[in-house]
Order: sequence, then structure tokens, then C-alpha cells
Amino acid sequence: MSLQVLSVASEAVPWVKTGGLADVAGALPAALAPHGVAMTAMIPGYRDVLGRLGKRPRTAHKWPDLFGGPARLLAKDGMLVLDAPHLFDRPGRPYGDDAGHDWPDNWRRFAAFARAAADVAGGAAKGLRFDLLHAHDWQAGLAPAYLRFAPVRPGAAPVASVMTIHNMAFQGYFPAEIFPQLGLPKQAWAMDGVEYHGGVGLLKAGLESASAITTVSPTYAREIRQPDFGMGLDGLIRSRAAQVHGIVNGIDTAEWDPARDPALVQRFDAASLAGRAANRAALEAEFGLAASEGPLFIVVSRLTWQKGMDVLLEALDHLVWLGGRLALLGTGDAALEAGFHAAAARHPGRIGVRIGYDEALSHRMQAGGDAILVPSRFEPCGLTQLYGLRYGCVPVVARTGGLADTVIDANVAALAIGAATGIQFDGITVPALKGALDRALALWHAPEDWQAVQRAGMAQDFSWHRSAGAYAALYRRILG
Ligand SMILES: Nc1ncnc2c1ncn2[C@@H]1O[C@H](COP(=O)(O)OP(=O)(O)O[C@H]2O[C@H](CO)[C@@H](O)[C@H](O)[C@H]2O)[C@@H](O)[C@H]1O
Repeated sequence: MSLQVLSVASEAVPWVKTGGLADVAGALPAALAPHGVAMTAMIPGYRDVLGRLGKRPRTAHKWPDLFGGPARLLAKDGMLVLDAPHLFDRPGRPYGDDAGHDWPDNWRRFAAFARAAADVAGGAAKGLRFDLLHAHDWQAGLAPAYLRFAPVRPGAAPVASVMTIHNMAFQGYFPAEIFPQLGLPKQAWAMDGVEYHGGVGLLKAGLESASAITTVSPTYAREIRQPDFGMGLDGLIRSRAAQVHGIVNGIDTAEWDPARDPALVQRFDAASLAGRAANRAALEAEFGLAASEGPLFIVVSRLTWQKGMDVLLEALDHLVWLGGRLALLGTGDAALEAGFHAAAARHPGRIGVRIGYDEALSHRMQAGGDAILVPSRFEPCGLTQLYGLRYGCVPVVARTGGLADTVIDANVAALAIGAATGIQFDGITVPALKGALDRALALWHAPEDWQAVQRAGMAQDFSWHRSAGAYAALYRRILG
């Protein structure tokens, strides 16, 4: 019989997405099915999600009072949605208002979500049975802690859990005053419980309590043992090193398939790379860029410090000087948004900027761009370089985290054996990035090498199959 796993995440495609977590949480259930794992995803009932649930979802469970109001568990198409209007039915975004301020009650919203998930995994909802709970990021971090410290059925065999870190920078840290309201027993207030630097750490609680920890690439799993990357939790990661696993993300190869993608002006594959030209011309028109002999770089990213966007800004004059152009799509820090607008004004026809979130445009950019820039300071896995590889858009990436694990640098040896798939550089500094751009231009001016790199990237298998198998094996190991 299949293993029954409850996946608990604050976002999942196609329902709600602010970043890569949604891609992964959305893809895992289908990816795990061939490995004998029946995964059910549980997400919060944000207003948009409820609006799109359609008619007559089944009510699978009710809580008369879940952290201050009634709540229901809705089941629809194999997915579970926590309908708790006092926590999730409001305008704005999943974690904050439209102006970008976090909701002040985020601790309560996600403690309730985690409590409900632990209840469901523990067998509270009639007809739903689970062998294991898989929690993603801080928003689900308390779920393993509830299973450990306050199970719905005290005395029953504890439900096993996995805690996945998609980004160590977001830890869900709240003041100590919330602790008495979490419904956890006193012994949970401990170094190896939820206490963290005198407050409550939601991700920390999950990392201490889960049966195993995963992160989304082997290199990041190693990096977070170091203070620079562990961001305060490196000691914990070192102490649990035997239970920490790096499993690289896959991508949805049906959604991201240049031979079938409905968003593209012209579809193509590795044998018909010339088909990219029409996509490139369309992209130039869309971004107001002048045609040129040089490569068209793209960026699809949150505009943040993590993504090295401040460093990129400082390298843009060099990029243009080299004969390159840039089309950028992203949202994030106001100062960075303003900086990219200013760069576009300084280099009309050379730099085009679109501030916003646009899924279809991101597909057109991967199809029409020549190279994608990912100069992240840290990157647990990264998905946009994987989309780039699949679309023949050569990744130029920092050698960190999942970027180090998924791109093969076009050094002389790798080029000689046809293995190179992109360009990597060390250290997120302006000179290092400029050096990478110099190398990209040199490769661009050797068209045979460039195309070999494109084709080698497109030949890689980044489907979920292997990684889903690794998750399935981990679940089985935990359950003995
Ligand atoms: N303006 C925009 N318009 C359209 N689409 C946009 C967009 N900005 C971003 N995206 C899309 O959002 C996703 C971002 O995923 P990433 O993995 O690159 O980073 P993120 O930091 O969000 O995820 C975290 O979790 C994921 C999943 O584990 C890790 O890969 C990653 O390293 C970690 O930081 C991609 O699908 C990208 O195409």
C-alpha cells in the first residue's frame, strides 16, 4: 500500500505562489505517486484560494475554535485547504498587506495552520490517515513541534515528520510573549524545543522536532553548517548533521517545455534552436530593446539582497559596454526597483525593465533570452537556472547552493568534452560578476561552443523523477 504523506506548505501552485516554494510544494504530489507515495497537500484558505475552490468542497473536519475562531478543513481534488476566515480571509498577499507590511498576526496564522496540520496528520479528521507529515519552511515549522510535544492522540505512536528548508533567511522569529498562546506544554520552551534567542523560532522548532531535515540541494545542505549561511541555525544543523539531507529540486517539465509551451511565439527544441530567434525578436519588441549582435541577458527574480541584485546593478554599465542587453522582470526592494528603472533610463534600447509578477512573460523570457543571470549571494536550489537550461537560455550563476549543483561551468575541460552547460563565478562582487560577463561574451563570440553549451543544458534531466525517488526513500527510511 502507498505511504500516506501530508505535505504542509503556505503556498503551492496552481493555487497560490510568491516564490519557488510554491513550485516545489505544487509539484511533489504528482512526482511522488510513481514512487508509491500518496501525498496530500494542505494549504491555508487565503481569500483567493477559497474563491477558486469552486462549488462544494467537502468539509473533512471542523475546529470550533482554532486560535480565536472557527475553522474547517476543506477537501477538493485530493487537496486540503484550511478555511479559517479570522486568519486567512482578508485582502492582500499571503504574508502581508498590499503595501508589503507583514501581517502582525502571522505567528497566530501559521501556528494555527501548523496545529491544524498536526491534528490532521495525527488522525483527527475522519477518513484521513497519514504515516508522515512533511513541513515546508517556517510557516509550517510548528507542525513537527505539535506532533512531538502536543499530539492530538497522546500515547499513540508519534507521527514522523520531515522539515524542509527552502530558505534559511526566513525563520519566523517572534517574541517570547506568544509562547503561552501556542498551546504547547512548558517543556517545549527549551533549547531543543521552540525557544530561540529568548523568543520563539518557528523554523527552529521544526528543525529540532522533525525526524529528518532536508534542504533543496546538497551544496546548500553543507553550506548551512557554516555561520554565514546558517544564519544562527548553523549550530543546530551541525548537531543534527546525520539527519540533514540535500535533495535537489526538479522542475515541472510539462509546464516548462519549449516544444509545447503555449506562451511562446515559436516553439523549439534542441534540434531546432533557430526557433529561438522569433522569440528573441518578440522579447526585444516587448522590452523596447534595439536589435544588436550581442547577447540578450535576462533576469527573472525577486529583487533582493539574496539574489545579488545590488551587485548586478553595479555591473550593468559594463554589460552594456560589452555589447550586451538586459531584459529584467522582478519585484522586491523599492530601492532596487528604482535602481533598475534608472539603469534603463540611462541605457535606452539596451536595458528594459518590467516591475511586476508575470508567469507567462517569464516563459517568453527564457525562450527569447540568450543567457539568464543568477548572481545570488546564497541560493538553496534556484529554479530559474533550471528553466534556463531547459530553454537553451545559458545560465550565468554564482557558484553557491543549488546553482553550484546544477550548472556545469564552461571551463576548457568541460567544453572539450561537451559537458559545459553554463558559466559560474565565485564570490558575489562586482569584479567577479564583470569577469563572468566577460566570459559569457567570449563564449558568445564562439557560436559553435555557445550552441554546444545550449544543447548540453537542454539535454539535462531536471524532471522530478530522481528527486522524488530520493524523498520516497527518505520517508521509508524514517518509517523503518
Ligand atoms: N517577477 C516574476 N514574475 C514571474 N515569475 C517570477 C518572478 N519572480 C520570480 N518568479 C518565479 O518564482 C520562482 C522563484 O524560485 P527560485 O527558486 O528562483 O527562488 P525563491 O527564492 O523564490 O525560492 C526559494 O525556494 C526555492 C524552492 O525550493 C529554491 O529553489 C530557492 O533557492 C529558494 O530561495 C521561479 O519559478 C521564478 O520563475
